[in-house]
Amino acid sequence: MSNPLSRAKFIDTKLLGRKRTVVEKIVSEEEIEPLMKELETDTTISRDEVKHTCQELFEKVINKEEVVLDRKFHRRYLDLAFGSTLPPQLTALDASQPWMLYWIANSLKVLDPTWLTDDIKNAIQEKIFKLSEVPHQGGPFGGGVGQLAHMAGTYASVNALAVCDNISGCWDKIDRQALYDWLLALKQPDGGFKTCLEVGEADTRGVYCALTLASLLNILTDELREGTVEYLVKCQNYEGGFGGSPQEDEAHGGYTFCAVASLAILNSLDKINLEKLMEWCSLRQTNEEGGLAGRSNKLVDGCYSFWVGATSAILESRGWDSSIDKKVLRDYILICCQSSHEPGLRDKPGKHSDFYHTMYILFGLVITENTFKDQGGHLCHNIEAKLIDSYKFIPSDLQGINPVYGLPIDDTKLFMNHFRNIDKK
Ligand SMILES: CC(C)=CCC/C(C)=C/CC/C(C)=C/COP(=O)(O)OP(=O)(O)O
Ligand SMILES: [Zn+2]
Repeated sequence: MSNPLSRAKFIDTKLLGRKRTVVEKIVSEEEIEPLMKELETDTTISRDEVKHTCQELFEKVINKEEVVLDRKFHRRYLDLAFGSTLPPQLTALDASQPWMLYWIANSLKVLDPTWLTDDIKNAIQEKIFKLSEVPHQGGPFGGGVGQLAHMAGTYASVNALAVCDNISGCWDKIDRQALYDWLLALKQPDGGFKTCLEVGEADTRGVYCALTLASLLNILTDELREGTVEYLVKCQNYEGGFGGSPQEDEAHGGYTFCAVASLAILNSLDKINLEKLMEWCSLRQTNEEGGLAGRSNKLVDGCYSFWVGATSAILESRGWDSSIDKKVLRDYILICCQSSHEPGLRDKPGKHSDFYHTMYILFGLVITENTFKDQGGHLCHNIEAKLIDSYKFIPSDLQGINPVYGLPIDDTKLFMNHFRNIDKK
């Protein structure tokens, strides 16, 4: 038998150490293109176009710190809605009439509270009460006159009334008992909520609408809360975000917001995997455009500045760091969602502005310019926003917003306190 040490010299150290030489090679576009083609889909093609257009817009800007929100220009777009007949393509929003009122009134309020005039507030409240189904008069509300009462229509109606400062005593015309009975009827054995009686689907949107309505109107009871935290916890999936329903869905910005805001109202954010959620939020921001997408491998869209941005702001209000780069998102909003040719705000370059995107992007913009802190107290009514001074920008001079309720801070407090004070008497 030979000495082990003398055998050692025959051992191939290259094999043991896997010390293979690194081959460096510059790959030409022609060589890589077929590989990329294999992975190409309609979405990757559109994404490339968006990246390219955003890049062009960024290159035109000399100093990003000087870009501003053209507040008066956007007001023109919002005022137009009340002053003239809407174009025929908006008939698609026939079942979203309270939503339009909420988007427009809320946008005006966040831009400048005086821009939502008493005349407009009165017209809004008159219209909203026409949306309540006979025999009810004070809600629940449908999406249009004579339409079935619906969770989303009722959420939008009550939120639209919330920014109307109790004009003509409209807050007292809301039938809280009828709303409470209706919410209980929509409650599901698994803790979720259906969106309307008989035919409605159940997902985190139903939960969010039910919980915001009940907490705003001071009718949130243990009976309404029962099983809902467990329902929501099951909606967080392996990605870290939330799907619409328990254990089924792909994580999506809209459903994630609904779940996280609901958990904040239920004071149960500690029941979910917060680190995975923050990672998921952070991954929604793209490097090139700086905007947020709603789910993996999809395109940026300005409205996720709220759905994902507010999710991050809610966590921030409870002491966590921001999951998104606010400065970069602000650049996307002001440079890519705003156009000097068309008032209002848009999803992305190449799209037209609309009321939905105008409101959610304005709210997203507030998120990028502020830090959030929940000062404690009743439910989530006491979240404060503080202007950031650590990066340079010209502030957009917008009202602070409550990221849980999607309403200006002052309106949230006034509305919630109104009902709490009545109930204290
Ligand atoms: C209060 C309430 C009812 C909230 C609703 C929250 C919610 C579900 C928002 C999502 C809205 C949205 C942009 C969907 C687009 O999905 P898509 O598949 O067309 O777009 P994507 O490609 O960006 O995912
Ligand atoms: Zn959108």
